[in-house]
Amino acid sequence: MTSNHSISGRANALADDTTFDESGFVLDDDASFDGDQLDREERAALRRVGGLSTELEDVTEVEYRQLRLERVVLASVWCEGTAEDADNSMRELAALAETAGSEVLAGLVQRRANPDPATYLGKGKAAELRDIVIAEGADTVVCDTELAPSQRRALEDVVKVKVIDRTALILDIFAQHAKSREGKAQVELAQLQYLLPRLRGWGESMSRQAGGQAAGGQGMGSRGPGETKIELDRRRINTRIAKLRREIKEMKTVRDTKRGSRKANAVPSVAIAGYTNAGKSSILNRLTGAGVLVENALFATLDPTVRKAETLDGRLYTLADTVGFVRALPHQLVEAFRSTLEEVAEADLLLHVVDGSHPDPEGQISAVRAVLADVDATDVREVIVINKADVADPEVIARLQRHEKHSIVVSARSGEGMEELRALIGEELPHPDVEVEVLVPYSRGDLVSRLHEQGDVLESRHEAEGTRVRARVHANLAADLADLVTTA
Ligand SMILES: Nc1nc2c(ncn2[C@@H]2O[C@H](COP(=O)(O)OP(=O)(O)OP(=O)(O)O)[C@@H](O)[C@H]2O)c(=O)[nH]1
Ligand SMILES: [Mg+2]
Repeated sequence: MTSNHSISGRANALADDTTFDESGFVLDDDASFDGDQLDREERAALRRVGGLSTELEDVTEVEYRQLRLERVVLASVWCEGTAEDADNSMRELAALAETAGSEVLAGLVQRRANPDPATYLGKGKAAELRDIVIAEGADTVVCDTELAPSQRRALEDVVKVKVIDRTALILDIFAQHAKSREGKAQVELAQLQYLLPRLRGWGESMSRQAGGQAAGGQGMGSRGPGETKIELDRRRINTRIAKLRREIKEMKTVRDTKRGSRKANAVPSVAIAGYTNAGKSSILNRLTGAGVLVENALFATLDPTVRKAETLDGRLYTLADTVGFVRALPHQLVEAFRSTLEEVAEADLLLHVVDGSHPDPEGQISAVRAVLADVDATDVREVIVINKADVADPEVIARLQRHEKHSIVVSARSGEGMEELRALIGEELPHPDVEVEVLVPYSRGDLVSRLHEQGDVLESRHEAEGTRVRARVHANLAADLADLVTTA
């Protein structure tokens, strides 16, 4: 049984509306409440690169990162789940495509038990897709899956324009957004890992043509003068992969050292994680006043940002923003970003942000938990932060609260619930547990500050010789104060 429905007309999938209809959406531009809009323009400038790659090209032949999409038609095979799931998935793909800088012209969904092993869509549907591509004047087809190299090529032969898959699309967004040296290295590693098996597919057909074992890439005889271009490429890529791995490892060591010193000072850490576009950076900005890029785009944040913040009672903690998660995050990316994601595992508290106004918030929560499990970050104390309460359906919020007992409802936009969130963070973070009473001479104002930042000050009094403070502190600070202790 084959049924389908197509989505046509301009879709602005990143708008707040929750239906994917034909009228086209208006982008919500009113995002200026969520802190300073850093480098938004700069990034917008990246969005559309005109005149590039309108002709059919083999992605293995071009510098991968130059891949820029323009006028795209989406294609998806819907195998399981409800029509709503299929719609959500299509809407997400459209949002991803728009984030990558392309214009989504139409979408085609085919209901089918399994994707066609040869061309992903069935033969007839693929031909129909070709007609849509011509009618819309599209230059790229994006498939909602990770295609086998042969599928991609076969489908390209039918539709006669470039075909890319969801994985390549996400990799492209990451490549556009990576800023730090570490982020760039991680993305490049993921891209090369994606590329490698795709080179092989091509290499195999080449060697069959050559008809000789020498070109097949196996055995000693295949190296040296008889080496094909593909093998050279593969070897170059492997060398590069090894180098990137080493670099990423070194950068992780630097980060570990920094984190180590925060740990030694017993500065508690909070990690913010969640589905992409859930509002993680907006919440970080609300909590710290830091100007972290907030954008109605997927994967706005790629580089981990660690900020200082204070609990209501003045204790210092660190707050880390993380890269957004997405359903079926390409495994190459999970691998490459493992070292960054592991920071979540080290945190004292995880704020798991979910967009309460999303059509499938439960799906977002489980997608995020799947990635967290993948990087062994499931032991951290987790609070579900249901965000966007200003626009979410109250019934959906109530439903989420019923299922997620340890949750809190906020709106980074209106500020609703943010005081409660601050209070909750204060409660959830480990409390210092050594009670001390010290007399700090006036010359040691630094110690008084440390007491306030790191400890729970219970009482503080100015006396002739100095400030008398009674406080609960962690063991390290207690040791530093040992000489000043009057009563324990
Ligand atoms: N209506 C509403 N919109 C919000 C709220 N919080 C964030 N947004 C919007 O949601 C979009 C995404 O916000 P970000 O803070 O960039 O989300 P993020 O989770 O950091 O996204 P990535 O870094 O891309 O994974 C922006 O357009 C925000 O203005 C909220 O409470 N209500
Ligand atoms: Mg962000």
